[in-house]
Order: sequence, then C-alpha cells, then structure tokens
Amino acid sequence: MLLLLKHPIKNMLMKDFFVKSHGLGNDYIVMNSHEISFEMNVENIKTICDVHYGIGSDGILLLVDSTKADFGLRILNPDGSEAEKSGNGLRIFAKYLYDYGLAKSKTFSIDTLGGVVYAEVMETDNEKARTIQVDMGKAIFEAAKIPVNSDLTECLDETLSLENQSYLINCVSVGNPHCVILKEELSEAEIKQYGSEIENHPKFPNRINLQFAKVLSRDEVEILIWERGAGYTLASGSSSSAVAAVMVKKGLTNRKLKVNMPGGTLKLEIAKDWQIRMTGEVREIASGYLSAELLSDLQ
Ligand SMILES: N[C@@H](CCC[C@H](N)C(=O)O)C(=O)O
Repeated sequence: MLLLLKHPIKNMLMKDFFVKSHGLGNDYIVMNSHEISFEMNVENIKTICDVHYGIGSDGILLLVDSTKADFGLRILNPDGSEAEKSGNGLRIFAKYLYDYGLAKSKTFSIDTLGGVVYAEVMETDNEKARTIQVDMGKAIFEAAKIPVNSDLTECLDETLSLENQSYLINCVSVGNPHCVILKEELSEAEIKQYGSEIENHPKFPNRINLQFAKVLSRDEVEILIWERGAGYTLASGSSSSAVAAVMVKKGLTNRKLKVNMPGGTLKLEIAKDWQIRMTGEVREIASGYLSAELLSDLQ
C-alpha cells in the first residue's frame, strides 16, 4: 500500500524533499524548485545552510527549468548570494539527477548562470553515481570579464594591497571569479585571516573566490580555499579549475594535473582553447524532508 505523507501544518502532500551530498567535503543541499513550499530567499537560504538552525551546508543547489539545456541549476551560497558556477556543486547536482532518475542517460547538459556545462557519470557504485566528469567551460583571463578593476588587460602577477599585507594576485573566471595567490608554504590560519578582506576588496566588483596555491610538481598542486559567500571550505571544483588554468597560463604545470585540497583530490585538464575538464567523486550524506517546525520558522 502506498502511504502518502501529509504536511502536519499545511495538511498537504509532503514537499520539501532534500538530498545532502558532498564532493571532497564541500557539502551541498539539493532541492527541486517545483517541490518546495517556501520562498528561496536570502533569509531562508541562510537558515537552511546554518549548521545550528538548519541542515548546515556550503550552499544550496536548486533544480530549475531551462530552455538552453537538459536541466537548469541555481547555485546559492550560504550567505544568500548566488554563484554563477560551482564545480563540486555541479558534480553533486549531476549525481542527484542520475541517482533519482531525472537524467535518463549518463551524459546531460546543465544550464548555470555561468553558462551551459556538460556532465558525464563516469563510474557508479550500486547503480549510484560516484565519479563525475564535468566540462566546465572556458577559463577567461580578461580582467574586465572576470570582473577585476585593473589597468592591465589580464590581472596576472598584479599587486593587491591590503591593510597590513600585500600579495601578487592572478585572476581568472571559470564562470565565477577567482583570485589565485602562489605560495611557497600554505597556511590555513593565513587564508582564514585575509580571506574575507580579499573576497570583499574594492578591486573585485562582484567579490571573489580566493585560493592559496603551492606547486608540488609539473603534475600536481596543493591549494587552500576561501569561497565567496561561504568562507573557508575543504574543497572547491571551480577553485581547482581556476588554479589549474592559472598554472597552465604561467607555464608552471602540464595541462593535465591533480589538485590536492584538504578534502581530497580532483583531476583537471586544461585544453589549448582553455576549455576545462574536471573529474572527481561525490557521495550522498542524507536525504529527507524539511521538518514542519523548520518550515514554520522560514520567512
Ligand atoms: N564550492 C564551489 C564554489 C561555489 C560558488 C562560490 N562560492 C562562488 O560564489 O563563486 C565549487 O566547488 O566550485
């Protein structure tokens, strides 16, 4: 017998199904815009992403309709802002589409604010997607398009002056904006100390995602991440893409490389036309329904 759950407050069929997954410790909640009973506004996003008052996550991935691709995706940061692209977010979203039967094949396109990307389920585990490859689009170095306020056409090895510190920065857009700082040694304390000041620096009109990056060899780099709208995170797919593109641009690595982060490793490939291909694992953490009590607290 099929049991249909009724919402305890609104006496309607249960909506608000969510899936929480992570890509190398970068965790997202996925929901379907047609199945939510609340407004996805800034305050509600903050509450849902809060680890104490909500489910807790590095952001929300909202399935929406698209006329340009098989699926549409809105990427919402935990501070309520909206991102153009997210590498881990795209792999997590692709896993959700595949695991829950929305995608009928292993390859499909996804429309983001940062352009249409192509995902492929490369490896499964008990019929659930495990390894996903995403063609992320092209890296763009033109300062005005990132955007970065700069007198240079490309913001490479430019000095960024902070209140008590200065850095040589390299900026790139992979759909969303990134600032890569090359370091001999990586310090979590340092990126946490300067992350917010750099993210919100007037040089970056749309704020910026920040990476400290150390070259380990021609095939491998190690990075730490400060994400726009989220803060320090264990991994980031678009950050890995940005760092890989900057490394290739500066001739420091080969076009195929591994990017190691505190949460794990992604494989990156930068084509001659700057097309970025990213491959990595994703795992589901939990699925369920937002509770009636949480829903009644939302605005
Ligand atoms: N974690 C993401 C990046 C998410 C978007 C970012 N916070 C932004 O505002 O651009 C990734 O894996 O790429």
